[in-house]
Amino acid sequence: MDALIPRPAREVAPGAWHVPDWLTLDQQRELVTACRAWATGPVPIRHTRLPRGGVMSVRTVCIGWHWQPYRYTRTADDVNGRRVAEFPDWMVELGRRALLAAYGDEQAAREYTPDTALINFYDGQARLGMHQDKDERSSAPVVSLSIGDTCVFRVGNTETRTRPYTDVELVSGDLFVFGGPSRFVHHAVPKVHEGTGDPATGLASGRLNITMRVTGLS
Ligand SMILES: O=C(O)CCC(=O)C(=O)O
Ligand SMILES: [Fe+2]
Repeated sequence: MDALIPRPAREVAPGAWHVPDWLTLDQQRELVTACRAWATGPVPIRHTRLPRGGVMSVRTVCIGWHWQPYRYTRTADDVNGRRVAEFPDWMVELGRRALLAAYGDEQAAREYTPDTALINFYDGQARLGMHQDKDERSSAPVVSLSIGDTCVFRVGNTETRTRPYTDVELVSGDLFVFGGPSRFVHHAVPKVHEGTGDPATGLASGRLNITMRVTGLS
């Protein structure tokens, strides 16, 4: 993105904040390194299989809890049966700082304790259809970090999978938080602009997205 054009933080919908350029290049590099390690195991990154036989075009690896349509478990029974990697304390801290950056509410940030992250990798024509994140038993916000290729992130409404929606460009380093009245909005990634990422992040191509959540499970 052209550094000369400022992209101010913006509340796209009530409780849904886009904070551009939130991660430094060093932080992006560190996240890429961590995600690359998680992608190899204990549960390798894979295309999630859907109950009706389809497969998702994105590849996903989870930490803390394993997500498969449509529940969370500690072990990845649809992959290799192994327990997923621990959700590290440094990522809890990162999630808290993200919440503070989005909402400016110190108490909410202190109390935010994400316990799972879905790490999505988009390459080629990968995209993500309209859906809600609703397998969590908590209405705590979702923190989303983007690295690599720029994408179109579609922020819809809580009622339908259709309009009204707002399309936001998520660029490498951007933070997006959806909570409060927007916690259960439908959202999607209809387009990734291939080749727009900076290889200095450590990602030679494609787009990496990390969503931290609170499962509400124990
Ligand atoms: O890739 C993104 O920006 C969104 C990912 C997402 O919505 C999800 O993993 O549920
Ligand atoms: Fe989602």
